[in-house]
Amino acid sequence: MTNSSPFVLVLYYSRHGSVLNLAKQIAKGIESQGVEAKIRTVSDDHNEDADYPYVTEQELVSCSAIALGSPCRFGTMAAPLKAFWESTSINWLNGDLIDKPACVFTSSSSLHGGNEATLLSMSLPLLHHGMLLMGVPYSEPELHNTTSGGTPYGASHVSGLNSNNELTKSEITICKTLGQRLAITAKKLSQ
Ligand SMILES: Cc1cc2nc3c(=O)[nH]c(=O)nc-3n(C[C@H](O)[C@H](O)[C@H](O)COP(=O)(O)O)c2cc1C
Repeated sequence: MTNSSPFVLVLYYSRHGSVLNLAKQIAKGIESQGVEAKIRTVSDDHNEDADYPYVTEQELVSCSAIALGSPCRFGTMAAPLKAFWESTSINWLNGDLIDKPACVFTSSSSLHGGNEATLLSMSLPLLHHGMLLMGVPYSEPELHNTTSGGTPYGASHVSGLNSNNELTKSEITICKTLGQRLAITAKKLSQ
């Protein structure tokens, strides 16, 4: 881990904007702790005009921590993000991500449509890379209160059939708590 200009990478893929909305809230949580959040995405056939730049290998290697976000696609992460991780063999061989903290977030159209399964499966490549997976502790009251997204495995949103539900207060709070926790941990580990 580098000590120069520490930053947290918020790496997302989003087709209709819900995961991007979560990424922005997580970034707010990170930046509330005085740590820079770099929001980045990955390429696919549909997002040449993406809201944020594509992640570079240099950013992957030099970040202090990663928050990884994907839509739920049949209970697992979207193919462009999976393809991205399959392009990181050299970083796995080099151990570039070992001991960096990480967390995951997702959006699904339905409440029980596989968001927890997506979060857990998104964790797998991060664990293979030797990262330190972080969730949301139940000291966050919104985990008890939420009637939409938000899980101990990571932040989430229920977007509805037409992907037009706004983030709820609970979902936003859980995003910020997760971002804060990631930034605080990254800072402690870089001391
Ligand atoms: C191919 C495909 C598979 C999907 N699979 C699921 C699913 O298993 N469960 C679910 O609740 N929603 C599923 N969805 C809906 C998306 O997860 C949902 O619309 C999500 O909020 C999209 O995020 P985005 O707005 O960031 O693109 C699927 C969407 C697509 C296109």
